Parts: sequence; structure tokens; C-alpha cells
Amino acid sequence: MSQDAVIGIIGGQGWMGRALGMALLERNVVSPERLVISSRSGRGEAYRDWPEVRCVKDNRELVALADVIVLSVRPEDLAGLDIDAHDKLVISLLAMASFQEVASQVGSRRVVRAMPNAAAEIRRAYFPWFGAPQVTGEEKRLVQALLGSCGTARELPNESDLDYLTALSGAGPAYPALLAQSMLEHARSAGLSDEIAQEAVMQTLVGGSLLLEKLGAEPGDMVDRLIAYDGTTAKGLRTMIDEDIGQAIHRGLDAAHRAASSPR
Ligand SMILES: NC(=O)C1=CN([C@@H]2O[C@H](COP(=O)(O)OP(=O)(O)OC[C@H]3O[C@@H](n4cnc5c(N)ncnc54)[C@H](O)[C@@H]3O)[C@@H](O)[C@H]2O)C=CC1
Ligand SMILES: O=C(O)[C@@H]1CCC=N1
Repeated sequence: MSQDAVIGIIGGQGWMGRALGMALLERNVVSPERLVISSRSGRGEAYRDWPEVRCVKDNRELVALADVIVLSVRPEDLAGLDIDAHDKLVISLLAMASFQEVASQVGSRRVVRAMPNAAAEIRRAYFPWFGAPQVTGEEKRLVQALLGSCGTARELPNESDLDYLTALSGAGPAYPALLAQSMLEHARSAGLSDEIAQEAVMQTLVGGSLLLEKLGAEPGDMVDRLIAYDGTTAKGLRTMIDEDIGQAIHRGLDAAHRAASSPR
């Protein structure tokens, strides 16, 4: 498929659709003339700097204009889309909607399922995807370039990996947010001012994450090293480990994975 393909995003004003649309434009992966979005609420503010981007209200018009159709609506809105993609390439960002379900709803078996995460907003998403056998090698290269605009795109060998990663990386940015919330509550209850507590939590989580990325080693190596150091960190870590923080995380991931794998 040509790199000049017109890309249409259904739900292009929503959280993920807008993040993808903006990333494609800002990274010059797609020129504004080659982007079409459908939005029930009109053009909106997001694309105000890109007047060449076409905005339509009717999804059937978008399907007619686009070579590649990105679905970025909530899973419960899939059944109401009422489009026939006539075997065009469709990229679904939907959680909880299988290849079979998407293919039969949109009238194309040339379907890629892809899973962004909230960090697409800052172009740091982990963005795995799985392409049906009907998707050609050239189309897969295009998909990799499109999704790579939002961060790190990765083709997966099978669809079940995508359901798993929906729970791990798709939902993932919420997990450090939960940790941050808990640390912040603790800092406040220890009497720190809001300003210092917020700054300390943010800088620690961001700095710790960047350090992990730079070290590139097993995260457990850092844990082992600090337990062996046997200082204050070791006291905190041992207590959290004895309280089975690992079990709580595994049970949470299992629950999200079950939700991602079950038919709605
Ligand atoms: N928000 C997240 O962190 C993630 C979301 N996803 C998936 O991405 C998809 C989109 O999610 P969000 O962007 O968060 O939802 P959202 O609610 O922010 O955006 C969905 C957009 O679709 C529009 N829409 C609904 N029905 C439509 C229709 N018939 N025609 C045109 N537009 C329509 C809505 O008005 C809204 O603007 C979901 O299926 C979700 O499972 C996947 C990974 C992460
Ligand atoms: O919570 C959800 O269902 C979506 C899919 C993965 C992350 N957010």
C-alpha cells in the first residue's frame, strides 16, 4: 500500500483518536491533506492548526474517502458504526473486540488490532499490534510507521498476546498512577505540604522510571541490590514484599486480562 494512503480516524476527536491524529501530523507521517476524521461533535479545537484535515460527521463518507480506516470508538459503540469498509485496511484500537467481531461489523477481513495506551498523548505509548493473515507485508510496514508515531510500535505473532497486553500495557499507565496516589496519601498524612508531597512523588516516579529504562536490566536487579544494601530502602521493600504486593499486582493484571479476553 502506498505511503500516500489517506488515513481516516473514526472517533478522531476522542482521547486515543486525537492522540494518534496529532502524532501523525506532528511527526509528518501523514500530511494534513491525507487525514480525515469523523466526529459527531464537529471539528473541535484539536485540529485548529491543521485546516487541511478533513472532518466529516458521516462515517460512511469517511470510509469512501479513506484508504485506511482507524476505529477509535469505545467498544460498546462498535455495533452502531454502520459502515461497510469493502475490504479496505482497518486498524482497530478497541479493547475487548476480537478480530472476528471487528471483521464482521465493518465488512473487511483486512483487520489489524492495535493497542495504544494513555502515553500516546506524549508520544511515549507502547503500541503493540496484530495483523490478520489477509494483511500484506506492505500494509504491515505502513501500520508500523503509523503507530510508531505515538511511541514504540511492535508487531505481535498472535491475537491472544494483544488481549494480554491490553491488560499490561494498554491499561498500564494507570498502574503507576495508583502507586503515585498511594504514596501521595502517605506523604500528606506524614504532614508534608501538598506542594512538596506532589513534587517528591512525581520526581521520584519519573526519575525512577527513567533510571530503569537507562539501566535496561531486570527491574528485580535493582530490588535485589537495595535489599542487599540493607538500609532504609530494604526495610520498606521487605515489608511490601511480605505483605504480598506482588500477589495484588498479579491478581489485578489477571482481572484486567480476563476482561480484555471476554466477549462483551
Ligand atoms: N483511553 C485509553 O487509555 C485507551 C483506550 N483504548 C481503546 O481506544 C478506543 C477509544 O478509546 P478512547 O479514545 O479512550 O475513548 P473516547 O471516549 O475518548 O473517544 C471515543 C470517541 O469516539 C466518538 N464516537 C463514538 N461513536 C462514534 C460514531 N458512531 N462515529 C464517530 N465517532 C464516534 C466519541 O464521540 C468519542 O469522541 C476504545 O475502544 C478503547 O478500548 C485502548 C487503549 C488505551
Ligand atoms: O480501560 C480500557 O478498557 C481501555 C483499554 C485499555 C486501556 N484502556
